Amino acid sequence: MDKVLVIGLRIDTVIGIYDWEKQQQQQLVIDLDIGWDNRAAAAQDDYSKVLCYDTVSKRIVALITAAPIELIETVAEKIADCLLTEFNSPWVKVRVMKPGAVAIAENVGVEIERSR
Ligand SMILES: Nc1nc2c(c(=O)[nH]1)N=C([C@H](O)[C@@H](O)CO)CN2
Repeated sequence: MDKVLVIGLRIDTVIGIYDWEKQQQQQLVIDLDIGWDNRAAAAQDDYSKVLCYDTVSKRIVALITAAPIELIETVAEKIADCLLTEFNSPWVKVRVMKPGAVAIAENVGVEIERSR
């Protein structure tokens, strides 16, 4: 399956289960593999047929910063649901990393795959 990719999307937002986490922003780093048939766009060199990675990125930032969220699992599900329903992708892989969360780990996160 063809894909459109967004790698290393950095979002500063209120995320976490602890009281101190609800008082400040932390950074999430998000990778998206978005299933999309790129052939029509390529055949006619036609932007109107692409899944625009810029539009997707801005929508995901708005979605995730709209209200505080506790779990990165919730972030991943919200993004997957948005890409499947609003952007009409048939399949997505969403990775959400929270690099500051565990001092002794380089990074922690979750990854999900969802399809319509
Ligand atoms: N699987 C998860 N584990 C944890 C999460 C989470 O969202 N998913 N969150 C926390 C805390 O918010 C943590 O990031 C504070 O450092 C702990 N474990």
